Amino acid sequence: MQPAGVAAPLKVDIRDKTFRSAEGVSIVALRGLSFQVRQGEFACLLGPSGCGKTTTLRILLGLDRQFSGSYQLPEGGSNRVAAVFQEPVLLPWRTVEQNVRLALPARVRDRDLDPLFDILGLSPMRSLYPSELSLGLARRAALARAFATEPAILLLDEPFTSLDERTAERLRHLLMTVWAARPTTALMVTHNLREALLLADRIIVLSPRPAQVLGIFDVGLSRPLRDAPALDNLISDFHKTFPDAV
Ligand SMILES: Nc1ncnc2c1ncn2[C@@H]1O[C@H](COP(=O)(O)OP(=O)(O)OP(=O)(O)O)[C@@H](O)[C@H]1O
Repeated sequence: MQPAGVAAPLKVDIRDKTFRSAEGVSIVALRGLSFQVRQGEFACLLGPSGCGKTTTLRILLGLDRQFSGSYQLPEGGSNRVAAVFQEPVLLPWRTVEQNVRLALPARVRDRDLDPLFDILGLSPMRSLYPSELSLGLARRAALARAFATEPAILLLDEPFTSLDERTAERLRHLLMTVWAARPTTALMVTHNLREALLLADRIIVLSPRPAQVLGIFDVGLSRPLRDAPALDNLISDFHKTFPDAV
């Protein structure tokens, strides 16, 4: 039971998630994975490739119910969970604006989206179709769709992979701008330490598979101060704290 006025955090306590192949081979993806994300916090799940990060997000999205343990999503918002995946998954026969509006509950579908499109630099692209967008613009449209729903929690799965570094960096800054304007509890999966240090309040550091929490790295530096030299220092602090991590 939460005290009145205190919003519930995201609570994750997955005891076991095992995949079984048709040949009967077992792959233990998660074992004893336990962490929390505070309300309004931007957290990153950082771990090596194949450790079970996407599996964790799929469980939180309700896409995989074959696990033991439990989780509790934060309350509130017009839509409890929004997700941004590696692939933007836009409907090809709908414009950018229609893609965003279709994600909204019917009663708020005509909501004013001008500020959101503006902040993401998408205003001139509202009537374009996904096939007319670069990958970077399609990712921006996916971010617009996620934030438009004003979710109680935003889950992001490596949303900047397969972009050139310049585009990825621009999108990271756009994500931070839109998140600062609409603070949302967010959990982002990444195996990119620098990206996690740039974006997160706290980093949940995972072991190799089966994923368990090795520890929490509190970034503790306000975002405007996270320039290149500061990030280099943070990377070195991180490696001192977690010499065996990513
Ligand atoms: N449907 C499945 N059937 C069998 N094994 C699976 C399945 N999905 C994932 N796995 C295995 O579970 C483990 C965790 O996979 P997952 O995709 O969660 O890792 P990840 O940390 O997100 O990796 P990456 O950073 O490379 O995306 C891997 O060994 C993967 O091969």
